[in-house]
Amino acid sequence: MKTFDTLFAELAEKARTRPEGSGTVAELDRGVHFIGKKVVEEAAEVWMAAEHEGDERTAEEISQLLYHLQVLMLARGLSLEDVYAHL
Ligand SMILES: N=c1c2ncn([C@@H]3O[C@H](COP(=O)(O)OP(=O)(O)OP(=O)(O)O)[C@@H](O)[C@H]3O)c2ncn1[C@@H]1O[C@H](COP(=O)(O)O)[C@@H](O)[C@H]1O
Repeated sequence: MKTFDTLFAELAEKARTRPEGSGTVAELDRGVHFIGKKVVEEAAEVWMAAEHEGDERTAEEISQLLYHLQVLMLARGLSLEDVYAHL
């Protein structure tokens, strides 16, 4: 099963090797401003799902928020350790 750490390693590898057709590479190319807006959009979807929808939908939206947070970390050059230091 994929975890936060294994997904981050996968995305970091995509950022490094830039494979054709990667949505992550496309987002990184659009930059921090675009990715930041995706984070806010996904956070709002998490809120709406948690308040009005079921557990499955809420979990799915949370996974999308985590993904976009990781893309933002990569866009800013932040590592997992940089973030974990604040937990
Ligand atoms: N986990 C994710 C992931 N979560 C979310 N997303 C992207 O974020 C979008 C969700 O944002 P939107 O809300 O705009 O999409 P939507 O179609 O409206 O979806 P809903 O919110 O309505 O469900 C998806 O369409 C994907 O483009 C993801 N894109 C990729 N991954 C994983 O990241 C890895 C690398 O992916 P690539 O870079 O594309 O190879 C792979 O393991 C992927 O499974």
